[in-house]
Amino acid sequence: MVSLQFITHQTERYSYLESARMALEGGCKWIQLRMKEAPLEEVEAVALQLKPLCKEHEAILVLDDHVELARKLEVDGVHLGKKDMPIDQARQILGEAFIIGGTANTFEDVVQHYRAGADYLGIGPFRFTTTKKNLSPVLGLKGYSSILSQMKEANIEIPVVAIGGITYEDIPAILHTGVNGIALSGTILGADNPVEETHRILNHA
Ligand SMILES: Cc1ncc(COP(=O)(O)OP(=O)(O)O)c(N)n1
Ligand SMILES: Cc1ncsc1CCOP(=O)(O)O
Ligand SMILES: [Mg+2]
Repeated sequence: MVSLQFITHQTERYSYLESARMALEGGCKWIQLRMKEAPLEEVEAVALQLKPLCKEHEAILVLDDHVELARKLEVDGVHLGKKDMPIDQARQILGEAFIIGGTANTFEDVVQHYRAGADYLGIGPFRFTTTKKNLSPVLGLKGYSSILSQMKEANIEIPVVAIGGITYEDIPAILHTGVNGIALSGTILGADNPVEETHRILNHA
């Protein structure tokens, strides 16, 4: 089964919570609650509803950006980018029991997050996507191959998920570069049936 992290997004059709619920119903075991620009109280309200849902589906729940809220709500972890709290500082607050993911766009980012004690890396973007503003340069397959071979040479072992504009058709080639999993949002939420699309992606041959 493909290792899949679903990233929530609000669309004209679905709320953040509905988006996560559909991914869970499709079998996804790893949800990132990402509510860009939403006030903290709103993130907290959705997280409080999502936490028991994830538990019911035996899925991991990580929050995008919000370290203190992750600690307060005792979710499973956080995902942090370059403009967020540094990973070593988040580790001091959260301790070892929480999962901390970091965003990397270059091998240098990988080294920095690895040394800071990240548990996994979201490397991207694979291609252009409208789900995130101010995107870093797209990596394409060559970008992943290059970063992963540099990681191998440097003996850096840490799980990697690819992210950014990924669709069902991209999955075999992306996994072939050596990444461990994928993080998706738009391709699931844009499908006619997001529950079935999640299931189809997870069971990709
Ligand atoms: C799995 C994963 N990878 C990368 C990101 C991007 O995080 P960040 O750079 O902090 O950007 P925002 O998501 O906060 O806009 C991610 N969220 N998840
Ligand atoms: C959060 C994030 N970080 C880099 S690309 C991206 C968005 C991923 O969503 P999509 O799968 O819709 O491109
Ligand atoms: Mg962030």
